[in-house]
Amino acid sequence: MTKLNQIKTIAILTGGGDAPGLNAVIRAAVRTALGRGLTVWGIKNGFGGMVENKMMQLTDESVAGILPRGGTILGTTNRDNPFNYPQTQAGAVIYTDMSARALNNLRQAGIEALIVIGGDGTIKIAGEFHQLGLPVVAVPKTIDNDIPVTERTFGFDTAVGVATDALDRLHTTAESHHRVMVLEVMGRYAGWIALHAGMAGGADCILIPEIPFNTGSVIAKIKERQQRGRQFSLIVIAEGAHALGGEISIARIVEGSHEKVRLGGIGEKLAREIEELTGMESRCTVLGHVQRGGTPTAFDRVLSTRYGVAAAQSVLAGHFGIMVSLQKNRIIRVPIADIAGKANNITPEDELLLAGRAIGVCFGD
Ligand SMILES: Nc1ncnc2c1ncn2[C@@H]1O[C@H](COP(=O)(O)OP(=O)(O)O)[C@@H](O)[C@H]1O
Ligand SMILES: O=P(O)(O)OC[C@H]1O[C@](O)(COP(=O)(O)O)[C@@H](O)[C@@H]1O
Ligand SMILES: [Mg+2]
Repeated sequence: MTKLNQIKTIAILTGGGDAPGLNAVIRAAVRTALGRGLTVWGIKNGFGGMVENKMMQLTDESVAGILPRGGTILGTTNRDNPFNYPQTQAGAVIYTDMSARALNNLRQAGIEALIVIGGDGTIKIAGEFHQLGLPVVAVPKTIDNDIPVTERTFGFDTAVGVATDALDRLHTTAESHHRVMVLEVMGRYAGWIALHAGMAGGADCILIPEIPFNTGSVIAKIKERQQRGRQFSLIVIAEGAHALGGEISIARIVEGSHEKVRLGGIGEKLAREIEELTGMESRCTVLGHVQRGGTPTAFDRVLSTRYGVAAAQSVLAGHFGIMVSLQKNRIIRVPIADIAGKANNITPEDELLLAGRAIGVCFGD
């Protein structure tokens, strides 16, 4: 952790996929910093804006009314990495290291420190800038909750709420039509959204990337319910889940993104298999970006506000190279270096997973 005092001008940047609560973090960080006499800039559209010198000054007025608003007033991207930045030359895209230009843009604007709000990819880039001498504070964002060394990322609670609402709605139509309904949720390679929404919505099967599933176990669960007179079943499946010995389902490849793979398609595949193997009508719903859009829950507004205040206070205290983190319901500072190379996945001992097993939820194993 670097310690630097007497910073007067800072900037805030949002990177990666958007998550409900981004604006609440921005508002809290800006208000805290302005209250202590700092000048605050917003960098537009993630690290792309740092390279292209796209900035706006953030004042009390710019953050008025944004607490409940989804998205980010600064814009974001899950593509541009300044250390491997895409540029079109003679019709071809080439990748170059534009980090020096990005740092120079901040220097020219008198920006002495940067608050970066993002997921694992964005925070990794923030750590690299810190290594180059830029004082950085990171805030853990993502609906996926897959960032290590924090118990919660903001945005997750809202995504779980949206998925739970979808499950409640699928329940009534499943029951009326005697169908098997499959709900595919986001989360990349972690099953947090699926596990929490599945438990909140009373799913019969919850399939997560951490437990490769046996289709036979899922079918057995559906049939066992049928025998008990339940002529419908609800299955939540994470986009990153896969069958035992099977492949992960890829929806598309996004060039220009370090994390090129976009997951999706496993829900539909499973629904078709269920129909074939049980003879029951089956439908798949892919929730997609609905999970990321719109207003944050009260929990996410509060968590985001706590993170934003803590990030600005870390700048004011001169603590850099850190991420603000929720541990035992307190916001603490952890070195960005502690996150590198780690993932945050559901373990076999996870309390909620075990609770699911205790009440008879099928996890596909
Ligand atoms: N492992 C990685 N190493 C370096 N850059 C990465 C890595 N993963 C993602 N990135 C880059 O970080 C940025 C944001 O990543 P992404 O995973 O989409 O969002 P998030 O910040 O939410 O994790 C993109 O520019 C992406 O290319
Ligand atoms: O918006 P895109 O490019 O389709 O990406 C979808 C991915 O982004 C997410 O919604 C959020 O991921 P990040 O927080 O890492 O950006 C994932 O759940 C999903 O797999
Ligand atoms: Mg990521």
